[in-house]
Amino acid sequence: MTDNFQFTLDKTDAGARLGQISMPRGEIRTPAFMPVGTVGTVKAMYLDQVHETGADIILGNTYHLMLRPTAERVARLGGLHKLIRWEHPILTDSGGFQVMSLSGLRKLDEQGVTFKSHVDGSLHHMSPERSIEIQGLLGSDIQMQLDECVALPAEPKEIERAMEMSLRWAERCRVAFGEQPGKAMFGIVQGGDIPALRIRSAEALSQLDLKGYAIGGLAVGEPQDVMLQMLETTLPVLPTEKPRYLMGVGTPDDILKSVARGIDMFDCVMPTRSGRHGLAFTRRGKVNIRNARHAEDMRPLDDQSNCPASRDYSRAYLHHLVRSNEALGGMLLSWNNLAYYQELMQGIRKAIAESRFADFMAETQEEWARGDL
Ligand SMILES: CCOC(=O)Nc1nc2cc3nc(NC)[nH]c3cc2c(=O)[nH]1
Repeated sequence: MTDNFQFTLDKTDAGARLGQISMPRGEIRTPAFMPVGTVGTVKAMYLDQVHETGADIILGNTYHLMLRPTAERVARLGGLHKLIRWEHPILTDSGGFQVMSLSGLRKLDEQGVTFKSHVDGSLHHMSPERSIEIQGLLGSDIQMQLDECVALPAEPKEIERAMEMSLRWAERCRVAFGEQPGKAMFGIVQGGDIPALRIRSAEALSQLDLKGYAIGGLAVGEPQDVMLQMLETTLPVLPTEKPRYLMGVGTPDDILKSVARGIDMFDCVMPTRSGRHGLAFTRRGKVNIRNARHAEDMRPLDDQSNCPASRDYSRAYLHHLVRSNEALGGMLLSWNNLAYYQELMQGIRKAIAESRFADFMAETQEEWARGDL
């Protein structure tokens, strides 16, 4: 435990990195997967279950929480950690990305983003300064700058404009954040699928000497190979002694390939959202439990797992629950999926520690391909 934010890089194995982030609320083992707790809950899960799967940190979403119950109310209630009963680190995003996708985006200019609430249609303005203020009111441990994320494909001029705006907003967020020893504010690299813009963004953000760097503007519709090329372009330009966070990523395959290129932190709704829709992630690949072939299969999803949802429940029962649209179906599959993602992260960390990450990656991908026996 330290009274400030401390990232330690313990080991590298080819491009993969093993480390940890020490914060007052706890340690974050990296490479780390951060379950998404949008409105102060990881959907369909109890947070002590989420912690038991191996999660050291979860995501909260500024955009959603500022609309309901509002940041001021969360502050009056003692902050997000106390309200949701999660005393470990929380990373809050600035909500920039959600604003683009969820609300009827009204206007974006130098001052910030003006948008209509998808909750009640009310009008809101979020400036870089207000975004940091909100994250402070929530009590967030790792705060994200306000940025502008452009969906791909996009015009180079558009990508450049958004990247440069995000840089100016990074400076304003840094000023607004000030010095908060036990907390961190991360910058967000933009630049779309244009290497020169990615490099310019990463170099400018590195000059700001921030505590960590997110790679934004990816997993927004581009093919995996473009995403990976942008990592290969961007990561060498970022300081090696600071954590790198790839936003919104991804599938287990995305995670392996991104770890191999030097990413330390991930977040994605994939395990929870697909769990609610009947899709199970396992060491042998994906299993669509809605499929009729599971109707009388009494095997569990994975008898080697230490997660009860994976080890103790039959596919037949999971199939019945999902087909019946019963809440327990989404609960058990979300639990299984988060447990599998954390088991994958644990396997990645162990492989890097033992200098056999390349073999681990190949073996894991083979096992997925072998399919569900
Ligand atoms: C987590 C930080 O969020 C932000 O404040 N801005 C931001 N969020 C993103 C979330 C994303 N999710 C995906 N794919 C599912 N891609 C994303 C990009 C961003 C981003 O550029 N910027």
